[in-house]
Amino acid sequence: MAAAQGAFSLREVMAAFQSCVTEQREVLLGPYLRGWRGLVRFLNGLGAIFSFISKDAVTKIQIMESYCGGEKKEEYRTMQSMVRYELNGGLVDLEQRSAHPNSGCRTVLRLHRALHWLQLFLEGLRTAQQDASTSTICTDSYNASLAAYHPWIVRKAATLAFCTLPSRDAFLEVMNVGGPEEAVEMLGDALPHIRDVYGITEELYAQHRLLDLP
Ligand SMILES: CCCCCCCC/C=C\CCCCCCCC(=O)N[C@@H](COP(=O)(O)O)[C@H](O)/C=C/CCCCCCCCCCCCC
Repeated sequence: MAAAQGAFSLREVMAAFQSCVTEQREVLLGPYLRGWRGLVRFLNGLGAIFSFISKDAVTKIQIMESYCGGEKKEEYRTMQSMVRYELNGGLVDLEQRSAHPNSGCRTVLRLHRALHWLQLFLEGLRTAQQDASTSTICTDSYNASLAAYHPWIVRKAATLAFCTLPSRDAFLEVMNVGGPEEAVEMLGDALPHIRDVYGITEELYAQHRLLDLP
């Protein structure tokens, strides 16, 4: 059943990530960005303290949506075509941000790093004890992934915001897929798709030496 309008449903977000990967193992940008849109909707429901995070995510999603709906939209159908097009056209700043500060490659890289956080966080949530602290799971996942790319002030603000997260059970409830047990089962089904999208993107970026774009 579709979620009520505006409400978050983990099922819909995960379906978006699931439909990202083509038979040729390419990653479709349309569903990838839809997945991110859904996650941001969820984040907005967690309170104003998270708005600095959702604003940054929305800015990046919008940059990508404008490429995907723009005159070169065919080149932005998949991550693979985007990388090919931007690298062949010299449209990526490789050393420092200058002529192409918002290239698709650079913008997706930021979302890709955040997807690693999401993967670790959802794995943590799924496997933790019932009385585990969501805040601790979130902080640990952040420290093992995104934190390495953020300055001290962002790390501090993010860690403070994590302290306001509800208990694990309450968090699983707001995922809107039924009770905590169903949410855990759903996470078990969904995580392989997130891992797959993450793995394909990581390999693509590594192949083209794009993992450290400024
Ligand atoms: C399935 C249900 C449960 C999970 C729901 C999670 C919802 C999460 C939604 C969105 C995640 C936010 C994605 C943030 C992207 C951050 C990209 C980034 O690293 N940006 C920094 C670098 O950008 P440039 O300056 O190089 O352009 C930027 O400096 C960051 C600014 C904001 C702080 C980002 C903190 C990220 C923390 C991610 C954890 C989100 C916490 C969610 C709590 C459940």
